[in-house]
Amino acid sequence: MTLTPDIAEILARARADLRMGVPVRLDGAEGRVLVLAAETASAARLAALRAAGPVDLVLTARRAETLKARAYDGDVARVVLPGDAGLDWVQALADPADDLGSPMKGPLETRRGGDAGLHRLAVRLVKSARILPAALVVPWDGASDGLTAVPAEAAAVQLDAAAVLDHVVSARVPLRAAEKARLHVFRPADGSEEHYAIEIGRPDRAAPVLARLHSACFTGDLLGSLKCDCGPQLNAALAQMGAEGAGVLLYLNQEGRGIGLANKMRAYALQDQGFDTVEANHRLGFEDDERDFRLGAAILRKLGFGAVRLMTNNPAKIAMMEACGIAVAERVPLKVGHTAENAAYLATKAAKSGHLL
Ligand SMILES: Nc1nc2c(ncn2[C@@H]2O[C@H](COP(=O)(O)OP(=O)(O)OP(=O)(O)O)[C@@H](O)[C@H]2O)c(=O)[nH]1
Ligand SMILES: [Zn+2]
Repeated sequence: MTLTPDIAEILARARADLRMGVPVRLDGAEGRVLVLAAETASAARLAALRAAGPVDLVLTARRAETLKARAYDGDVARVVLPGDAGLDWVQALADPADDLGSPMKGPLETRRGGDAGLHRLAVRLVKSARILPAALVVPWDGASDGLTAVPAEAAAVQLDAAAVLDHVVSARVPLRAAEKARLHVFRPADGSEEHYAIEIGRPDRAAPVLARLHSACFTGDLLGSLKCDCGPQLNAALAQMGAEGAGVLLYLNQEGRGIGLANKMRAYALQDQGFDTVEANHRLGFEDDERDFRLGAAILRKLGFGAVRLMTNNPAKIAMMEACGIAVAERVPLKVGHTAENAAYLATKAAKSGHLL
């Protein structure tokens, strides 16, 4: 019936459960499993999970590589939980913070063969909750006990789907950089964070608009962190739009290239141990860049823009806009905010992520 939650709503509930340390159930064609996020698991819940059957700690292949565990399942690895492993062991495998302090975690036994579909889905779901991408998984044929039950096949499709966005409200916000400015708020139907568009002037919809896709950076945008160039880029983009009298800046809530602020701070802690920005993401179990730029394209389209003069140094953003049907008529370089503190970070982005310096 129509009052029943749909798959996007079920997934939003599941994410909230996992962030709070509550298990969720995945219902696949071949069977059912219980999933508990490694980061938020309590000792009591881990014990209850163990009582249900053999528990696997599912890690991304990125994390497994750091731990020297064999990943037989492509992008994930199912690590067998040893009989004496407690919460400390689980968290040490999930969280790289102490990798250097206590490097010997192994040898780790990983499963090979059998179907890892639900395990892969479990990690994707935990990752989408923006906590550490590591999941405790156990086969389960008991009652649901009030747990959120997620139909696996529909969930996999939904996790791949582009966000559906609702325009919520627009209002005038005069800015230092441009008096004629409006802020538009967009809300994803999947319950995730809202995103904003700042429209400067009244850009011609028939011509390429000066545009910036800015990803949230709490440390750079608000605190004036010297570790990145985000704050100066944000201000310079608005200033140029103000000077030209027209433009659109999307403020996408994809903090930390899509891994969330807590994980970005974990990455910063690893950078203080000597790893670069890409290595830090990998050690945490993430890809270099977990952002979904279909979001930006969808917002531009909703505002009536089909072509942009894109302010960026990141060729991947251009390629992704083009792939999403937004024509990039021109790349407008945005080189500001270089400091001694962020020189190595920007050099890594140039060397490993193809940024144009
Ligand atoms: N994971 C991670 N994220 C970071 C780090 N430093 C900055 N960020 C995030 O990186 C993103 C930077 O976004 P952008 O400036 O839009 O992206 P960009 O890919 O560098 O491209 P352009 O600035 O357009 O050239 C923000 O979400 C920051 O929070 C880091 O060391 N690790
Ligand atoms: Zn930043």
